[in-house]
Amino acid sequence: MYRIGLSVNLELRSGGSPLALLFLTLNVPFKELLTYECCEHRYLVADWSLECPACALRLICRRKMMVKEFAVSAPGKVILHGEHAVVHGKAALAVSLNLRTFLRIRPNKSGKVLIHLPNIGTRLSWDVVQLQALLSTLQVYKNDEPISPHPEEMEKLKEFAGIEKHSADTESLAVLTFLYLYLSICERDLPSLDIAVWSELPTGAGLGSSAAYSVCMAAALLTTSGQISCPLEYGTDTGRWTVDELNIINKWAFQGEKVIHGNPSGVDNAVGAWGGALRYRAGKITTLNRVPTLKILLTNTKVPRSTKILVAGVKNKILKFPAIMNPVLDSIDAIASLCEHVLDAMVETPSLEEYPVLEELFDINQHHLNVIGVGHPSLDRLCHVTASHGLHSKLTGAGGGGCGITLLRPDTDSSVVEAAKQDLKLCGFECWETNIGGPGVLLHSSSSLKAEVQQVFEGL
Ligand SMILES: Nc1ncnc2c1ncn2[C@@H]1O[C@H](COP(=O)(O)OP(=O)(O)O)[C@@H](O)[C@H]1O
Ligand SMILES: C[C@@](O)(CCOP(=O)(O)O)CC(=O)O
Ligand SMILES: [Mg+2]
Repeated sequence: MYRIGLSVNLELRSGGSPLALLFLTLNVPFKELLTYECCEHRYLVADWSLECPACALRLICRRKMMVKEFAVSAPGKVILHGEHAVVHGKAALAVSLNLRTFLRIRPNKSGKVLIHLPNIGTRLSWDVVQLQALLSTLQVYKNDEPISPHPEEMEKLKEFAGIEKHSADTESLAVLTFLYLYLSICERDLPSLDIAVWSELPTGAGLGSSAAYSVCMAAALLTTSGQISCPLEYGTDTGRWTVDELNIINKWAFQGEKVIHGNPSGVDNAVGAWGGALRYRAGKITTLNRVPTLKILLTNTKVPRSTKILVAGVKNKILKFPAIMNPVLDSIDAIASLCEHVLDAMVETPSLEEYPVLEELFDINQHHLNVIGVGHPSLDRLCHVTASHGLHSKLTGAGGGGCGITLLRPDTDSSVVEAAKQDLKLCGFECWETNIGGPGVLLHSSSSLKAEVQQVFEGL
């Protein structure tokens, strides 16, 4: 018999056969294997839901719901190469940014769910009873695997939230993502919650703010509903989940990205969950441990655009001109692979000799991105201004405005960078030098959040 530090309640879903069940009060630290006895069948499982192959007994083991306040954060990202092509199975190289989205979650006994989204000026609340009634009309139940948002279910959510059928505006997408993840993750045990989200990232600018939002929402709801642990040892400021739990967070965040992007590749939420630098291809995540410290100038053209619309536009272009577009996607794939090879070689023997290759890859890919229809005059302007200072740039993310990245060589004189930044600001752009490679999603005690973030949350 086992005893877990926290009591658990087992919900039984039987396959209909008579059950000789041993009630388990488990007492092992969550991370150890759990042994269940069901009928005469004994087997070891490491996860929290299982099916007895003999009697189809389903044991869903849930931790007690978290009742304390906590916070989570997730990084934005920069795609070095592969945006849009990655949606069609090609490789993308992406690195996390040191700009993060923060979420504070406060379970309460008000019988209401409250979301505060100050970056987009949204503050909404619903009665849990209303949401419970909505849940009964949805097929959001999952067989232990996150399920994709079904168009009919999304229409019901839109109707419930008073959102126009084809609306893709900022608030609509954020609210729908929250409602979908809240109902799908918390299921029958809908908690009263107060959730606040605030980001250092510009939203809708190509830096993966949607993914950081989805990763934070998934991590917070999974933790508070007891489906993953709360790895915050007493007295510590931050915690990180296990690999298995990060996979669950990433899978649910991907569902959130589907609400916002329509047809996401999954690269953005992967970077948000795992952090660092990675290659993403057709759902396969490969962590890149050997990436030199690249200096990047980030420029926001401040031209608003929607990833969902841009991604759909590329898909239509591929359908319209497959013989023209597919070779372009293959070329972008080759650029990402060559860039990864060059970066790996640079770690082996650091030298400036490889930079001209990296700069040329930026230029070639930027031209390809214009060909597939995601360029914008503001991005052309950005590339022209930096080129006049001998620097090479490309758009990052969905394009159509938003952000571009400029590669800064280690030997680039700071006066050149300052002159380029001045000229970019004269275009009305906002630019800043950034560090890449920050950690993925983190759990924080609310009191340990940096003062700027605490101030925002306290003011809500
Ligand atoms: N901090 C935030 N607060 C509320 N909604 C957010 C936040 N960050 C992102 N979002 C949601 O994500 C959308 C932007 O996603 P997207 O168009 O993919 O751009 P990005 O390049 O930033 O990922 C916003 O319109 C909004 O719905
Ligand atoms: C265009 C795309 O490749 C990246 C989108 O990035 P962002 O949402 O603009 O930050 C879409 C995707 O990979 O899901
Ligand atoms: Mg996005």
